[in-house]
Amino acid sequence: MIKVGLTGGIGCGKSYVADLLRRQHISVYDTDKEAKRLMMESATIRQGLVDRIGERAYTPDGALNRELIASYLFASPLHAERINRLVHPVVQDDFLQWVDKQNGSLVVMECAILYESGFDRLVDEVLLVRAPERVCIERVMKRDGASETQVRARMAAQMSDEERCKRAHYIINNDGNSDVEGILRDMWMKIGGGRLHED
Ligand SMILES: CC(C)(COP(=O)(O)OP(=O)(O)OC[C@H]1O[C@@H](n2cnc3c(N)ncnc32)[C@H](O)[C@@H]1O)[C@@H](O)C(=O)NCCC(=O)NCCS
Ligand SMILES: Nc1ncnc2c1ncn2[C@@H]1O[C@H](COP(=O)(O)OP(=O)(O)OP(=O)(O)O)[C@@H](O)[C@H]1O
Repeated sequence: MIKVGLTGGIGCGKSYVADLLRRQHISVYDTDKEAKRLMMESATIRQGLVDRIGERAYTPDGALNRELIASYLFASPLHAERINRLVHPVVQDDFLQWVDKQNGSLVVMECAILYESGFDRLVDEVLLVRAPERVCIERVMKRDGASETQVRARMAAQMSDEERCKRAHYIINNDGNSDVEGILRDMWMKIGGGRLHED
C-alpha cells in the first residue's frame, strides 16, 4: 500500500484537494480532525493540556476550548512545541492503526505540518499544494472569519513554502486559476502507477 502525504501551508487548499481525492474513492486521514478527536478522547493529552494551559483548555461541557488552545499554541514556538510534543505521538499511533484497517492500494495523510511533525517519515511520497500567500490568507479569513494577524500567527508556526518545495515529490498549484482536477488525475496515475483505477 502506498502512503501519500498531502501537505501545504494554511489555506493552500489541502482539504479542497482531499475532497477531490475522496470523490475518487481514495481514503484520506484528516490530521486536523483526528487530532482534535484525540485531544478529546486521550486521557494523557487531556491531562497534559490541563497541566500546560489550565482547566479552561476544556469548556464546562467537556469540549475542546479551541480558541484558548490556539491563542496559547500560536503565541510562541515554545508553546507550539509543548502542545505538538503532547499530541503528535498519539496522532502518529492513531494514523498507523487507521492504515492497517484500509484496503486500497493507496491512502493519503492530509497534514499541514507534515514535515514539522516528522509525519513525513510515515509516508512514501509527498504531494505539496501551493497557493500565493495573499490568496491563502484571504481564503482563511473568509473560511474561518479569522483576522489577518491570526492567520499570520499560524503561518509563523509552519515551514516556508520554499522549504516544503525542496522536500516534496509532487507539487500542485492551487492559485484558483489552474485545472487542479486535471493535474491531480495525471499526477495520481504517476503516484499510483495506474493501480488506483483498478480498485
Ligand atoms: C489549535 C487548534 C485547537 C485550533 O483548532 P481549529 O479548529 O481552529 O483549527 P484546525 O485544527 O482545523 O487547524 C487549521 C489549520 O491550523 C494550522 N495548525 C493547526 N495546528 C497547528 C500546529 N500545531 N502547528 C502549525 N499549524 C497548525 C494548520 O494549517 C491547520 O490546517 C487545533 O488546530 C489544535 O489543537 N492543534 C494542535 C494539534 C495539531 O498539531 N494539529 C494539527 C496536525 S496533528
Ligand atoms: N481551487 C479553489 N477554488 C475555490 N476555492 C478554493 C480552492 N481551493 C481552496 N478553496 C477554498 O479556500 C478555503 C481554504 O481551503 P482549504 O480549507 O482546502 O485549505 P487547507 O489547506 O485545508 O487549510 P488548513 O491548513 O487551514 O486546513 C476553503 O474555503 C476552500 O473551499
